[in-house]
Amino acid sequence: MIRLTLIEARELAESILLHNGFNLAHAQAVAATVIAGERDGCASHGLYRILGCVNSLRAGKVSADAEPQVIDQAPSIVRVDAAGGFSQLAFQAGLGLLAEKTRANGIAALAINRCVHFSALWVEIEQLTAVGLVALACNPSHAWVAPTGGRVPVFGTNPIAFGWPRAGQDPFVFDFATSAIARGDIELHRRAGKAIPEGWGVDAEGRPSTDANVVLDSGAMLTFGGHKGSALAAMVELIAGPLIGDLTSAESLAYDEGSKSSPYHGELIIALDPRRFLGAATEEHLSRAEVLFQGIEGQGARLPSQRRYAARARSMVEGVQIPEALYNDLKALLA
Ligand SMILES: NC(=O)C1=CN([C@@H]2O[C@H](COP(=O)(O)OP(=O)(O)OC[C@H]3O[C@@H](n4cnc5c(N)ncnc54)[C@H](OP(=O)(O)O)[C@@H]3O)[C@@H](O)[C@H]2O)C=CC1
Ligand SMILES: O=C(O)C1=NCCCC1
Repeated sequence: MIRLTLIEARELAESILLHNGFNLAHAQAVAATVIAGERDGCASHGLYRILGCVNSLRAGKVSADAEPQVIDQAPSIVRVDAAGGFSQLAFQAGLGLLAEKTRANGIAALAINRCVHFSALWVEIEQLTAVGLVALACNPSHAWVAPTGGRVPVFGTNPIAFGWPRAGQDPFVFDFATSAIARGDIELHRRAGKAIPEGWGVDAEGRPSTDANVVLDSGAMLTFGGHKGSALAAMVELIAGPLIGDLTSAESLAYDEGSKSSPYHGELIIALDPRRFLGAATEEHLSRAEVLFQGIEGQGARLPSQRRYAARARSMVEGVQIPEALYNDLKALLA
């Protein structure tokens, strides 16, 4: 393993992106995202993703210098046209107006269109909880996941993330794929030459497989929770696809033309302002939420994101460690 300080890791990511042609704004925004992933112990959406970013640019599937356009679509809807660039700058461009509309109306949505997306959603969710808003985000990806009862991929790994702000504490955040596991995790198993657990995928005939190559290249991934994950995956396709005038995972995969680039599609983010719902009773009701959290933690269970926050605290002191093979692959992109 190679140990890097967070600054070294960020400089490495940024320099690779700049060297390969991304402009400074995109390079900085993308580097910040992958370093956040690596820092929080989310290797599947950490430095490893830089390989895919460069591949996407070389394949002509992402813009190196797109300038997102913010559109004030409706009283409660902000639209940002990412113009074929990575999602980070588009999110940043729309965040202020989304927060403003949420405070004015109690609820508002940000629809990001035509973005190339590869990141963990908590990176965005935490920016909304940081300003006191409840938030929900989701997006399609590429059609890699079979519906329950079938074996032909139609869904993306379609993550859903939710955040709830907590006074003086880290927010309550969960963020997971509607597939049994993120595809990035299976890709990391493949890189490490490891078998995957049963339940993550099937071969082309629909038989369970623990071979990452089979599941990634010819079989299909599975949804989490059977028909429940399948329905949620379909919901994500609908509300972050056709509803916002953007691609489904199947359409995004077709657009990819076999280049194995990061998916190109839309993203939907919904924000709610507790103060608008509750007025003078806000603090009273938010403290009732704390009782719920105590009920979970009080019996020894943990809240989602607690592992991540602990990893963050550790990485701030110790830096991060990445496999030597990944480090070498990243360095090769500077040649
Ligand atoms: N951009 C895209 O298109 C896609 C992005 N992704 C990203 O991949 C990431 C990983 O997804 P996935 O593989 O499904 O994640 P996991 O199955 O690892 O679970 C993620 C969530 O569950 C929480 N969790 C895990 N174990 C427990 C536990 N024992 N008790 C309480 N909470 C727990 C995690 O918190 P903790 O982190 O603290 O463990 C986290 O919030 C996500 O960040 C997602 O956004 C996934 C698919 C597509
Ligand atoms: O891990 C995943 O699943 C994905 N991550 C980034 C974009 C494609 C899907």
